[in-house]
Amino acid sequence: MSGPGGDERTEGSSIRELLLEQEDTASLIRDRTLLDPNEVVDEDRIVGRDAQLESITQYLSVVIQQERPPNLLLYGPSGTGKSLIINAVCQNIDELCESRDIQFGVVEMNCQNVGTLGSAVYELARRVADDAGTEVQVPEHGIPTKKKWRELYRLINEHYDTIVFVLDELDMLVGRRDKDEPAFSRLLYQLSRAGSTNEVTANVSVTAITNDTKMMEDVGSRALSSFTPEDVHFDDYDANQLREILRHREDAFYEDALSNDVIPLAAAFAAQTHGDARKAIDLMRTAGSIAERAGAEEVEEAHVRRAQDKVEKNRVLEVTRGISTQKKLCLFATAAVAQETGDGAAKSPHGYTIYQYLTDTLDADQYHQETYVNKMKELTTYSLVECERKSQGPHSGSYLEFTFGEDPGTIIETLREDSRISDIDAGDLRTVVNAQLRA
Ligand SMILES: Nc1ncnc2c1ncn2[C@@H]1O[C@H](COP(=O)(O)OP(=O)(O)OP(=O)(O)O)[C@@H](O)[C@H]1O
Repeated sequence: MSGPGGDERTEGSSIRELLLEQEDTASLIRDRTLLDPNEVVDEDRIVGRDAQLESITQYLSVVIQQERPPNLLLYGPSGTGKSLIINAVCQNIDELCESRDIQFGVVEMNCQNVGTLGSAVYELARRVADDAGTEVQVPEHGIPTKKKWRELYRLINEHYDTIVFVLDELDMLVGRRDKDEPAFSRLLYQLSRAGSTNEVTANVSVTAITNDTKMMEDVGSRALSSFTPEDVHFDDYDANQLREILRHREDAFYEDALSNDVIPLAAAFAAQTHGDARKAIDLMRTAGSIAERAGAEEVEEAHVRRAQDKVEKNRVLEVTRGISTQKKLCLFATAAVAQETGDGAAKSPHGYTIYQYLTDTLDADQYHQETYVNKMKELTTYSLVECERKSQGPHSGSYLEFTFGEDPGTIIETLREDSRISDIDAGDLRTVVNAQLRA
């Protein structure tokens, strides 16, 4: 039997012995919570976000005077500290409120897996009830959304003076396609006007978090006039900032357990994918675990390189596991082009030609170029690939350029795990792509 590190299980050893053996090898990482992306770390470990910390603190400070705080819109790429900063500020406010007997609550929800407006409202009610230590008094299914709203308002009125809803990845709450207005826009409308109607007596504030800078363009006019958030922008981190963030968590490892090049290399890898601190921290943790399993005395550069392969592959797997075969084919075709261009970028007409080649070879349905482009655009929300419109010159129209943050080779390798796609011959594909690029 092969262990997670690929080690052979010693013949005859019991599970208990194996567990104890694992404990013995866990000798490099001292405090795993410091390498857990969901942990809100202490303030003194937060690096390079002074401006955002200051503005959010100022905006929300009115809670202590029992006034309604403004709505906020935090936007920027993933892993740039949006959740960390809002949580750190809210934690401090919460402590102050407790000492002043103000009933303050923060209710977070990630909207990625919430299907409709009705489920979003129910989920918020459930979380509010949880936070207040009580229960929702309406059923989850079979009642109109209006009744769920009423229950949410009841819970808020009974338990809070001020409540802040933190809605992460809000733009993912699209809801039913037959509605003119996306579900997140309707949710924003209702939540942000709740405070100004008689239905809610508490101060309600909404913090929307998104990676999509264009989200506000899809917010309907009704919602726009009641939501009016204060914007706080989160830029990418550069390699220097990522290095500092990692240095402030060095004590997650035992003394002398990290060789000198580990932090700079993990920071450099993460800086390549739009400066994502989550990825930098993930790389440190994974490199540490790989080194522990190998029985190494310290984490070294080679462990970070292996971690980089693993983390990239996991990320691609996470995104590609849930997407349709057609989307996989679009992504596969575009990655195959980007791999050959050498700069990680592919032009949409090239990608589409390769998509046609793939669908012909596999005898799969073939969509028009517009659908291919739309499917690729949808994939940009996962930040695997970015898309930019480019002009070919004054008379030749424009095309979209897709750029991969990760190595396109990793995407290709991962997608090949799909049994249909694995039938594509790598040599033939490369020849077709290169012929296309030369044409
Ligand atoms: N400035 C920082 N200092 C220290 N740690 C940071 C900083 N920014 C981010 N991190 C860490 O990086 C990880 C990701 O951060 P966070 O969850 O706040 O990102 P995000 O911008 O909300 O991402 P997403 O949009 O994907 O939700 C967390 O572990 C967080 O603690």
